[in-house]
Amino acid sequence: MSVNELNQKFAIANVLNFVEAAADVPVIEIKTADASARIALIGAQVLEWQPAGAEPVLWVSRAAVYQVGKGVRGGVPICWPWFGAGEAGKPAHGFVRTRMWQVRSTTQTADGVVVTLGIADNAETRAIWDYAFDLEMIVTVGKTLTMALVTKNTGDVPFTITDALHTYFHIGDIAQTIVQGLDGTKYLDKVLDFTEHTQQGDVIFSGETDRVYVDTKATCVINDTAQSRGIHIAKSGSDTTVVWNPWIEKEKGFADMAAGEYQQMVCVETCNAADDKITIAPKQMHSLVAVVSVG
Ligand SMILES: O=P(O)(O)OC[C@H]1O[C@@H](O)[C@H](O)[C@@H](O)[C@@H]1O
Repeated sequence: MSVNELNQKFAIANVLNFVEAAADVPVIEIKTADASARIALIGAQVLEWQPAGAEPVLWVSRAAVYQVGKGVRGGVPICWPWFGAGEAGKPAHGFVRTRMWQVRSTTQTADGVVVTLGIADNAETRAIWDYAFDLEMIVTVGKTLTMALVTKNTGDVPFTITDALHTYFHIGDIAQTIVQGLDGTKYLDKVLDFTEHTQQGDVIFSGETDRVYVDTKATCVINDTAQSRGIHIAKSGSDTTVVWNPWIEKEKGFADMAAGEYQQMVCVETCNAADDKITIAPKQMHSLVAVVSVG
């Protein structure tokens, strides 16, 4: 659908409309008294959420590329039906973050503006992952940001997934940032060959950090000291939290990150990953939910 057609069908006067981030890349723009937000139809990727009077909460690289077939560096990429590398020859973090999703509905409720985007299997997805599915991303933009990724098994056989709301947060200075909520939690350290460790105290950052915290349903708080705020991430349907910052050397390897940007971002990802796999029986569903607020 063109941006014009999308606006005719789904715009909400003075609240929600569609623009093009690049040729054939529609983005939803939302503005209410409570918050503003942007959501790309590629990947159903939330790019921005800014509560009224606050600094932007999500981070997107200045060098991000908006193109079907590529992931946008920042916001909330959706990793599905696997988190991480996946099988040889298959795309990292799955195949839905780089594809175009359909708009299913846009409404305004007491909690905020609710956008539902969807994607289902087709011949292309079957060639990569041979299952019938329907996936919805339900985003509620209000004083809080709620993101629900709902997986439905529409086929006749069970399937097993891992998944993530791979959220990039905007922070003032990584060296003054801590992540609370994971004290005592076991994690696999990707920087140290996936060895297992136990978090002692808060997570602090002084180099490349890439950790898969397991068996945790905890709410995390990013203490963004440089901007005098706490970003709270509550979750459900998730037993894994990933904390990631590429730091100096890894950042250089990303064409879609500008030099030094690692200092203003941290990923705290709401996931099911590693051994935390979700098996969904035919006609059943699973919801992965993250609720973000600023305090
Ligand atoms: O470059 P990508 O595929 O978007 O992945 C970014 C990062 O995503 C994180 O979730 C992983 O833990 C990292 O290992 C990875 O580098």
